Amino acid sequence: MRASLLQVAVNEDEPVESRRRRVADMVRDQAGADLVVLPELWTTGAFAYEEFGSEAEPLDGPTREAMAKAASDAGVWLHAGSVPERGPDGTLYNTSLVLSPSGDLAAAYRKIHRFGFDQGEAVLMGAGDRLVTVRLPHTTLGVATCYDLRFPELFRGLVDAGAETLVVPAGWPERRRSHWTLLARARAVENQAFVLACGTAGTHAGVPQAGHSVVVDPWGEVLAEAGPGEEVLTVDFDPATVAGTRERFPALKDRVLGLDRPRR
Ligand SMILES: NC(=O)CCC(=O)C(=O)O
Repeated sequence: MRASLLQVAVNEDEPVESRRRRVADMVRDQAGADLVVLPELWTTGAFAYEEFGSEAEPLDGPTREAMAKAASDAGVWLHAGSVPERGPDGTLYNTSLVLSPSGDLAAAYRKIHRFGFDQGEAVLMGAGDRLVTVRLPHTTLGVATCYDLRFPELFRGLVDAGAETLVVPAGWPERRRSHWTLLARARAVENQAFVLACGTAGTHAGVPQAGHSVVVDPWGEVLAEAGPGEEVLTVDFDPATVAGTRERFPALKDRVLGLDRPRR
């Protein structure tokens, strides 16, 4: 299976509409890949809080339209990263879209863990409440977004729902880059799954982005890692490695569920 992670540069001197066109062309260039992955909130930038409202779109908005066309032109499955979605009741969500090679919406995932503590995304956006997996011809994807990477129980839930390839679009900042790589490897090892973690490059809202998108195998080995700038990271991997690893080293079967809390 071939996956291409498009580590898009998100700089505020590029208008959103130009970036949308540019990214659509980048997707078209990936014909021959099985899966193409885009980062989190690449239209606005994940830290451009002031743009979330003005650039918000419904689920069938301009980003989905452009990406659906690009996915079908290239004949690829496309995890189109996330968009600031305006829900039917006006609530904003950080919503990821997965599109089939014919351009149909296969899944939408509203980010569950919002970043910012008591500011930014955490107060501007609503929280999703549903885990999402997507069956592809070669593997089952489990989807999560950026800050979700810090919450192992979400990934365990995805694995319990059948996920073998965990896809994490992000807008991760340079100042916590060491956490990014460490957490991507940890989620791969503990879940014995592939992790495809696609971040952004560039600087927006004064926050330099980490880049360094990474693909990790079920043994925790880094198969490919991008540099800091805009880059297409292409990797070939065999999804059957997941079943093989889980069979040879069956740690997932040793889980003990429902442990009591310590008595005080
Ligand atoms: N956009 C995000 O979710 C940022 C997450 C982050 O910076 C962190 O977890 O650290």
